[in-house]
Amino acid sequence: MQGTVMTAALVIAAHGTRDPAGQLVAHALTARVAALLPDVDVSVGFIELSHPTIPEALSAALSRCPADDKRVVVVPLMLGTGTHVRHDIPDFIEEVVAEFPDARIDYAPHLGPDPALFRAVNRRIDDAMGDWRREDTTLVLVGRGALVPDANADHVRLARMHYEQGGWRNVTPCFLQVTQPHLPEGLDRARAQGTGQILVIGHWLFPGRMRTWTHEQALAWACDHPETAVRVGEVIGDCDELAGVVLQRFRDMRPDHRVEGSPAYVCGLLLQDRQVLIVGGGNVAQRRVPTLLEAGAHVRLVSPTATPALEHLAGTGQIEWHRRPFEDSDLEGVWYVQATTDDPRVNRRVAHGAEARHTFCVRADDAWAGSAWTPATMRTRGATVSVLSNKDPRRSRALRDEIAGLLEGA
Ligand SMILES: C[C@@]1(CC(=O)O)c2cc3[nH]c(cc4nc(cc5[nH]c(cc(n2)[C@H]1CCC(=O)O)[C@@](C)(CC(=O)O)[C@@H]5CCC(=O)O)C(CC(=O)O)=C4CCC(=O)O)c(CCC(=O)O)c3CC(=O)O
Ligand SMILES: NC(=O)C1=CN([C@@H]2O[C@H](COP(=O)(O)OP(=O)(O)OC[C@H]3O[C@@H](n4cnc5c(N)ncnc54)[C@H](O)[C@@H]3O)[C@@H](O)[C@H]2O)C=CC1
Repeated sequence: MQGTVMTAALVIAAHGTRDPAGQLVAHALTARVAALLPDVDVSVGFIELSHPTIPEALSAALSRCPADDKRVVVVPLMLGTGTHVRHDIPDFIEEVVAEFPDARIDYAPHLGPDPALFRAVNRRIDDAMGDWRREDTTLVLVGRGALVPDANADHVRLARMHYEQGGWRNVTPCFLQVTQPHLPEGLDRARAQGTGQILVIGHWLFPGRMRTWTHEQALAWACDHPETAVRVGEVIGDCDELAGVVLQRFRDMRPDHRVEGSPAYVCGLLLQDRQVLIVGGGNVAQRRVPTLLEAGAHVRLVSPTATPALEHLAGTGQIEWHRRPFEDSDLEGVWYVQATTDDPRVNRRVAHGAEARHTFCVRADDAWAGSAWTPATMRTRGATVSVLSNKDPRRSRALRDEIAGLLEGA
């Protein structure tokens, strides 16, 4: 594909494993995705334990792009939103941005939860069930366990979705590491619920240590509890469903639309009493907050510093100010976000977290990397006039002023 890449390249960011079977499956999955995207340069990089590393894969992909059009979309091959998704991969991206300052690297949301992955796990479950009936069986769903509470809560929610939709006698979530209950305790709980049949399924993408530990711990427990029948399911692995979700995450970043762009769709957000997040308390935020307050929004500002005008709004209780750097959890419960820091790395993280939550986000420093734009606005004669041009704010402002003049003269 050298020199002929017409669109953004795709780098799949996988975990990596010492297990050769796991590495083979990651490469097989990459090949399956590549077959679905014949015109795209598709490659894989690993966070740890395998090569190439993510920075190596990104640098190689960018080197293959045309000199004047270096674009890559990174899709994290991660089921949950632990520290790999929130910190490690963004850090790797920043490393490479420093090396290729003219490149554009978009970072797609993680994989799960996605109905296609839910179907894939259900197929693995059916394979392991054999002649068992779900109404006689308790499903023990094993996750890794993360330092990020949201990620663990997502696993418990997933278990509940299996219960609601799966026809199981019961479903028990548990974890291998970091948080409770661990797998043996999950199995104890399943037994205490009076079932003689337990199906253990690890929520893993590939063979590796997690899969091995799940099998070992489940079988050890089964040996100690011969009165209970235990079966253990397989990993999601290289399959069409997983490749389809990776493809979807890539396409959702609309990598081909980023150059020309399509017009923004204009709508009026009714923000009365809804939470709006502003990250960065500088001049841009200061210009935008008053309009949001006029619309009745609850404005939460997260920023180590703020302009005197914003500080005044916080001091008088008109906005809520958290005087610290941005954290991913600031996005919880938010309808609309403005990333207005002077640090592109922070703005990228804000936009990535918002994208994963399907929350519209303005990126003040990089029009196409966000999902919304701020128009030039005025209110006159009981109406709001807003002007958006194709990423040309000075033209929008000039047109707005021209329209204002016409309306005032009318
Ligand atoms: C895409 C968008 C996304 C968004 O932020 O919402 C965006 C993006 C960017 N603006 C940049 C620069 C400036 N923008 C302004 C002013 C305004 N910017 C506004 C909207 C938008 N700006 C959205 C597009 C809307 C559209 O196209 O119609 C207005 C209309 C609304 C408002 O802000 O309220 C407001 C005028 C309203 C008024 O005056 O009333 C000024 C002038 C100034 O600050 O005085 C400068 C300095 C210019 C200079 O001097 O060169 C940069 C480069 C940053 C960098 O260099 O890093 C980017 C990033 C990029 O283009 O990728
Ligand atoms: N879209 C637009 O209309 C315009 C966009 N810009 C772009 O927007 C960026 C911001 O512009 P200004 O407001 O003038 O910058 P500024 O320098 O006045 O303010 C930046 C703010 O971000 C905060 N910040 C830094 N790191 C943070 C973190 N980790 N978490 C939370 N907050 C953090 C700072 O404390 C500061 O309050 C510029 O770097 C420029 O790229 C600039 C002018 C207009």
